[in-house]
Amino acid sequence: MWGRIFLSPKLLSRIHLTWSHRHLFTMQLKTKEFESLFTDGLKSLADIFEKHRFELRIAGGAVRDLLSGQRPEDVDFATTATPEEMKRMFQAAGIRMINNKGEKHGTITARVHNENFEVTTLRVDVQTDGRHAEVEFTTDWQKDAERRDLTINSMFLGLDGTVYDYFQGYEDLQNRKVRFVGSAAPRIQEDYLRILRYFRFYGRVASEPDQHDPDTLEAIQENASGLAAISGERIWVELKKMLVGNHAAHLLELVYELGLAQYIGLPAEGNVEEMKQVCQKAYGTSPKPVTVLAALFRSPDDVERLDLRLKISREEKTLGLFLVRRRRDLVKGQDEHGGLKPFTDFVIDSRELDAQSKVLELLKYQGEVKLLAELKRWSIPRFPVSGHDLRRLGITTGKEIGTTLQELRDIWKKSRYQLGKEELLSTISRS
Ligand SMILES: Nc1ccn([C@@H]2O[C@H](COP(=O)(O)OP(=O)(O)OP(=O)(O)O)[C@@H](O)[C@H]2O)c(=O)n1
Ligand SMILES: [Mg+2]
Repeated sequence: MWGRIFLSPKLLSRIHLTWSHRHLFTMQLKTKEFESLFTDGLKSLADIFEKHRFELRIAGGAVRDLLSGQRPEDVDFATTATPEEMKRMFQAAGIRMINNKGEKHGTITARVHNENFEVTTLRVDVQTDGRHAEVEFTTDWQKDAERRDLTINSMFLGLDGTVYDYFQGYEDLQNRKVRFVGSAAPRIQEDYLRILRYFRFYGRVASEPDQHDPDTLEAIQENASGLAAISGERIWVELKKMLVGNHAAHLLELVYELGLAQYIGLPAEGNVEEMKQVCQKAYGTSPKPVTVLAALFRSPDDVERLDLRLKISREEKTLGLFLVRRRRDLVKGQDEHGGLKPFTDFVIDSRELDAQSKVLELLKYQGEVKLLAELKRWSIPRFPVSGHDLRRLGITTGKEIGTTLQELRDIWKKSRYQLGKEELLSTISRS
């Protein structure tokens, strides 16, 4: 689960604020997470840009993470150098570049000291179709900040620790506010995936579930159908992140209220009430994204339709189908010790490798938190009798071996997998 962003007094004491410009707010950041980014690779990269007098700054998400006291998972860099200038610079320094498809959008990936660095030229999106952008390069940092989605994602961080903040991203981060840069509607129309990014970051930043700016929600609602043209893969990546974050049930309910569901593969008549209950019951158990979505589904067809739109993985699909089919009939046992038994029997009878992990998700779905802990500790016992043992006792036909093994398995399961080989075999001689 995403950690909540929290600016501790200790972190705050390491940030020094100055107003240096009418729009631009700068401050100094000096944290151990920031210092830890300075590998040999980054130092060499910085030297090259400095030598050629181009600016190089950390951009976007990584700045947000660092200002929240977190070490970013990936760090994107922005620069005033054009891709051509970067290529010349890197070639002259004998640095290998990784051929990726980013160059058209200004991104060059350099490999320095066994580390990859993605550096993107500052740009303005001149034309967008809601999915892709045609870009023009610039040396104006503010212009590049203007084309970004959210204020908290629009900051830059110089390698000397200076934070450049044009749109009060830092203030929003402190106040746990998720705002689009400028007005929401045009930002969304540039890339409709931003609707889901808004939800994902809301879950990450906001402390309360219902503190949305009404104008933002209105813009999302009005632009909902734009999501229809976004690829399933991109949607699935964002949706999954939202589902494992904070306020997931609230955000998913909002997805329905704002009319987004039909455009992202979710059932038009999703069972929102069940989903809210499941989220509540499963709180703290880290259910998988599909487990949360399964609560919305009314039939296996809903899983098929989700797969058709989002191209989920095979594992995700089988989990979804399993939950929808078994959530009401594979339930805990009634006798006092046997709560877990139907579930362990199911795992033992299943031929599938991931049966146990599917059942763990089912227990989360049902809110059986105690049984969940028990099943996590349980390891599959081995059935102690083989066909070979039966042949030694004179049972020879394949058919008879098959039925006897099945009978012995049932006896073994009834004994809660306690009976050993000899005890089981002795039950045959008596019968
Ligand atoms: N639809 C998008 C996607 C990205 N961005 C900008 O590009 C940056 C990097 O994008 P990405 O790596 O996809 O997201 P992050 O914000 O870095 O989040 P994460 O931590 O998940 O990588 C974002 O911070 C944001 O400034 C944007 O404006 N609009
Ligand atoms: Mg990122």
